[in-house]
Amino acid sequence: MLRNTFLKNSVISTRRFLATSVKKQPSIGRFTGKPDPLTGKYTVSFIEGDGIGPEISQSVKDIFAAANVPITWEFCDVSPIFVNGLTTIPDPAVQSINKNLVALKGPLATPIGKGHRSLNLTLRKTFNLFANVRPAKSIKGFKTTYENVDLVLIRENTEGEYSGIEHVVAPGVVQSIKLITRDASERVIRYAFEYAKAIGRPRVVVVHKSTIQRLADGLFVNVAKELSEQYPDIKLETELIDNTVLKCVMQPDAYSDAVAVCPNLYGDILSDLNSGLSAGSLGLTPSANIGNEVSIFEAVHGSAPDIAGQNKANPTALLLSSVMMLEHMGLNEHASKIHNAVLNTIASSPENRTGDLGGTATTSSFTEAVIKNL
Ligand SMILES: NC(=O)C1=CN([C@@H]2O[C@H](COP(=O)(O)OP(=O)(O)OC[C@H]3O[C@@H](n4cnc5c(N)ncnc54)[C@H](O)[C@@H]3O)[C@@H](O)[C@H]2O)C=CC1
Ligand SMILES: O=C(O)CCC(=O)C(=O)O
Ligand SMILES: [Mg+2]
Repeated sequence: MLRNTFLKNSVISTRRFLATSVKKQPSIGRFTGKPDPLTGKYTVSFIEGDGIGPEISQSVKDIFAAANVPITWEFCDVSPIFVNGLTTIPDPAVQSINKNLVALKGPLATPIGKGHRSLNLTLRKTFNLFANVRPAKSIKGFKTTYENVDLVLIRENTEGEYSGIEHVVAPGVVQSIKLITRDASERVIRYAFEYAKAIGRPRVVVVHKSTIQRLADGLFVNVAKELSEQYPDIKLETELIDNTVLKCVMQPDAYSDAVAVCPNLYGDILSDLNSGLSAGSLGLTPSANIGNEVSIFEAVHGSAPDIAGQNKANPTALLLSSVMMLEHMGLNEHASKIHNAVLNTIASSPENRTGDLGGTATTSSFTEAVIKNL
């Protein structure tokens, strides 16, 4: 009886999901790629990544093959190369992504202190991926601290604290510059308004600390106020980051009707917080790095060195990123099919959940279960 009710609820939630999964796309950053006229397939660049990257990438490849997604992968090596002391991406990878206009990316590890600059940042800068969309949504059938969390965070992705302008002023004194420009603020805030319009949310909340970063965050907030005049149907609110953190932890559903937008570092930190609150694991939350021409889809999480190579990683975040990618490409039926199969697998039983969700599944057994549910 209980099992029947559970199955019935799963079916209802699946239907609900099907009805909402085909999202309208914002007018900015639309995919303009075309399939090969001979094969009908799109070519997508694929960076498998470090640590758990190859394991979770294998899961995506297996599930896409089983779901007959009309995509040919073009694998890219992004091992860093140095030009005039600066970290850059190898040319074949840059050419592949520029040609295909879309890429899926596993996590890339950044050495601490010395070695190359973050390849994630380098990719975002190289392709001018100015908006990092990080939705965090409760998963039906898997209970976490809060239910019905549905947060959409858009993070400025090319400057702020991640500009990489740092120098030693004197021994023991280091300066690190947070760069905020009108242009970069305007394009990401405009994207947030357009995104809110596309998904039907009536509020844009700008998260900032302009009481302290008076000029930098002050500019970000002022640009938002100016732009809001062009979006009379969307209410602009501004909120100090420390207050946002409190509200996210106390009452995350307060943001279910909003799109939040913020400078780079705040977005990086808030998105991990949102993942923990909504999903209960970093293993579940996807993201999109959107540019005017090129977009790259990746999980919010990193290379998870503590579990790498052990068949323990949850591939869901990369799978849901690949679902966002399919929606971006207009392959909505394939997106829904994979999305539903992943959610139904997680909801079905603890044996079908990986360890981060308290289950006993391995990366590969979870993948097999998703394929059965396609
Ligand atoms: N966009 C990217 O490629 C990112 C790369 N990184 C890089 O990743 C490396 C490791 O960073 P950490 O701080 O350890 O963060 P992390 O996100 O890799 O791991 C944090 C915790 O979450 C767990 N976790 C993450 N993804 C998981 C998954 N799919 N399934 C199950 N558990 C998962 C890990 O086991 C670990 O306990 C660093 O070198 C960092 O630079 C970090 C964040 C994002
Ligand atoms: O590039 C990195 O090392 C970390 C990036 C990161 O934390 C993120 O994109 O969320
Ligand atoms: Mg991060």
